[in-house]
Amino acid sequence: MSNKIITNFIKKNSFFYIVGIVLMLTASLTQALIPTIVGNTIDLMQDANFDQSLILNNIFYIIGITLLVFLATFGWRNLIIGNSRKLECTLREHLFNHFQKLSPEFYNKRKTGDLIAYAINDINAVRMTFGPACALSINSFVICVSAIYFMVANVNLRLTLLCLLPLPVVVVFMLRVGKKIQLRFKKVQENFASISDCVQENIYGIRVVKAYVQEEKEIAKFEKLNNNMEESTLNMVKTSSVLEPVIEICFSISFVLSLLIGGNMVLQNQITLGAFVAFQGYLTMIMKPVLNIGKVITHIQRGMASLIRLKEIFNTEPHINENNHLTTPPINGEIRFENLSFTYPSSKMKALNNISFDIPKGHTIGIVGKTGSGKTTIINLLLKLFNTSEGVIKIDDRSIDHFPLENIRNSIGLVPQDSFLFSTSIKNNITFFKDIYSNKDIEDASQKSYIYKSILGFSDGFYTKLGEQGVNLSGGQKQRIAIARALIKDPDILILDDSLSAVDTETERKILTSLREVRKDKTTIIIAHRISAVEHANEIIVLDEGEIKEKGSHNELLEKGGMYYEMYHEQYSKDDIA
Ligand SMILES: Nc1ncnc2c1ncn2[C@@H]1O[C@H](COP(=O)(O)OP(=O)(O)OP(=O)(O)O)[C@@H](O)[C@H]1O
Repeated sequence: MSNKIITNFIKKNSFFYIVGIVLMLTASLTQALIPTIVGNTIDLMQDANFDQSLILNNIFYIIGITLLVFLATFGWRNLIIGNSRKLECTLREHLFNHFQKLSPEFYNKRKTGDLIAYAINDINAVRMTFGPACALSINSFVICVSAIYFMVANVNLRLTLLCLLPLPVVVVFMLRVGKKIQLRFKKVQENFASISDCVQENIYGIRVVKAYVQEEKEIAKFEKLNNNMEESTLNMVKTSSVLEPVIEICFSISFVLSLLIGGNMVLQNQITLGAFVAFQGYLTMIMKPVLNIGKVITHIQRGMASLIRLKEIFNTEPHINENNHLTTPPINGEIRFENLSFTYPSSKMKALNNISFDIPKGHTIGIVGKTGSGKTTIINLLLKLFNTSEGVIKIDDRSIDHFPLENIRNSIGLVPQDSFLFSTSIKNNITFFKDIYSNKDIEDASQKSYIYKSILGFSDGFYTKLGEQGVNLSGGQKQRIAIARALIKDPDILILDDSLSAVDTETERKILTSLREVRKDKTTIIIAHRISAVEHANEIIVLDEGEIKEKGSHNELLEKGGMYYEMYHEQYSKDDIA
């Protein structure tokens, strides 16, 4: 997948790449003419009566070539390096889209820091490979080939061969070191992921850390991770920094050889002084690209390590059966669970066992039960966050597997247990960044969820910015903003997953009364621990260890004297009941 994205990008931008490469070749080839011109000038000047106009011509050539090299280099750098930046954005966009499709199971197994490392470091390493590293390698190759050509054609074959003798040693050495760099870079990336994970968790959970006086322990944990990072980075630097000195030593040998052999050849009149100087120029010219090969290999090895990591992520399937080619009529909101059993992929225990119930359109259903009894799992399956294998869930008498995923999720308004809020304005949190809602819609939704007055009390009203995770709001205010976000959608199916737990009973009563009014003809599912949140529902389901233990209206269940009755008694004092 990542390879496909890269090849498609290169194909799409092939024109810019071709022009870039042509400009790069122009710059490298013309640059290679300079030592020959300098050598020629020196030879001309050796004649006591040298022709000044010829020298002047050579100077103009050098100025012209320098200008051409400047323009061509400016052009190719903009095209090739510029394109690598675009490739970086394209890859990151695809990765983000892919992240959006992956199942909750994927996120349960991965750490946030690791995912951030993919999105930042790995994509950057791939950019460096397909931008600067590729450009440098083509550039270096052309400069080396043209310089060697001029050394052989204009100076001397034997001198060239003898002076370049150390080069194969450099190449073999670099290839060996490159492999090591790739392995060590992988380790650096893994350590980076652990560090960002630790930082992220600490910032996110700073209140818990402080409340449990765990600062020292967390600092010690971070220090350990930081030391690991330092060690792996130093290991990588040690390996990569051995490259340049080795190349420099090899070139020093080449220079010594060229001075000894070339100088001797000048004395014996086998080559001119100008040719000797040009030869030194070419040797120096080759040195930079060969030094660059070290950098190129480092970048390519890092890029390959990152590509392998990215490939693994891109190859992770969303694991949800999608039927997005299907078209469906608008959803009415009638729901049916038929003999549904479910076990989470990472678990051996059944989370739900043989669940069957109906919710006619326009009804409100309450789901109660002890913690871990399977309430949220019912919602996860209705939202198709997981595939089901035993039993069916139907919406409007049609299996949810026969609906496009988008269709199902668009018709559901979910207020999740954690009422997640984004660090943006209250308005954006209610509209979820959609500009289809008018100010009146936003005000209506917040009035229905009884948060309107609180919002007006904030310094900037609906434009008040929330800190990360909405830390400047109380738990109950967060829940009510999350309810407003679901209500503004006016969904066919509204789900409140323990979304009133942090509001006082009086506000809970007001919100529920308002919901009964606005959700008259629509389906609503209320999951709660407090009986007061579900007592007015048309039907209440009592779950225990993944099974439906009781079903019925509030009064029917009280009459039964079972689990619901016990819960009711636990929650209300005897005096209240009387
Ligand atoms: N992603 C998961 N992977 C594996 N097991 C899970 C996963 N999510 C929930 N479970 C397990 O499934 C069972 C039902 O969990 P569920 O979240 O549906 O309970 P719940 O009734 O909503 O609990 P609570 O009232 O505490 O929110 C629990 O035993 C839980 O440990």
